[in-house]
Amino acid sequence: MNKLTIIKIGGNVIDDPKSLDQFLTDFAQRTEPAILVHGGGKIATQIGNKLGIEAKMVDGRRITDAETLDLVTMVYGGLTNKKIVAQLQSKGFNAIGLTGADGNVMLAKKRPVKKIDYGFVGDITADGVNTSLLQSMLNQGVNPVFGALTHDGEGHMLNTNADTIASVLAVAMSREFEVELVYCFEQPGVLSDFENKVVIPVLEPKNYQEYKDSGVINSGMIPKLDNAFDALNAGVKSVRIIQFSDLNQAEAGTLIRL
Ligand SMILES: Nc1ncnc2c1ncn2[C@@H]1O[C@H](COP(=O)(O)OP(=O)(O)O)[C@@H](O)[C@H]1O
Ligand SMILES: CC(=O)N[C@@H](CCC(=O)OP(=O)(O)O)C(=O)O
Repeated sequence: MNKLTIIKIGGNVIDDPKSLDQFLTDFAQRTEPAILVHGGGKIATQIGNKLGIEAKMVDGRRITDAETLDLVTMVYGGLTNKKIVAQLQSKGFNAIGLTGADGNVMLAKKRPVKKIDYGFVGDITADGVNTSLLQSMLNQGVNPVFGALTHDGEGHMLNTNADTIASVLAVAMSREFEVELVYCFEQPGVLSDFENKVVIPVLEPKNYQEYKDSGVINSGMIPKLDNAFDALNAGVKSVRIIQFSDLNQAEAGTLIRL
């Protein structure tokens, strides 16, 4: 089976031009096929503030009303995505910027309203991924770069968490490839001591639960790790959580294991 790496880059890295450039330089040096997924939540919040659109988050998910959907479509599908693709081209790496609507690559369902109405937020499963189109792009040597957007097939874009998109893409592509999923962010890995930056080298469900119960693992790291374990349970070969500057270091960060 051919190898494929799916790499997600977090908002704190893409918000910092120097860090982003360093990451993209390392990414462009890779020779095996790869798909890049980017967030940009922080940039959407900043631009929203300038436009008078206030960010409302619940459990790390953005409540996406109609004007917020326009904002994130502009930021994730436009500004951030196109800047990343242009930078990759300048480094000799052929990339194509996509949202889930382009080529119907990621068809999602609007999250049903229960206790909370998240608005135009999409839930996606591996069945909604057009793997054959992605495969043919990769066969042509063109590497997809995804913003955090899907669509509902009825004319609406949907805002979808970038960690989840990376996990679902990894699961879907595992039917055809041996997939490694890599979450890159600004810390050196999942930490057991945040102050002193002590990295947990291997995280399994049992110690994940213990670290969660004691509060050592909290906030945005919880949905990220839930996505990581979901991916492994659904057939993804390997998942790592690493610092963005360690992309090409084999042993860096935290290995997630079942
Ligand atoms: N134990 C932990 N180790 C590392 N980061 C943690 C931990 N617990 C909570 N975090 C927080 O989780 C954040 C990552 O989640 P999030 O901001 O959603 O990621 P991203 O930047 O990739 O979108 C880190 O920036 C950090 O502040
Ligand atoms: C539904 C939802 O919450 N979507 C996210 C998508 C962006 C994202 O995931 O960005 P980071 O990876 O940088 O956090 C949001 O709008 O913040």
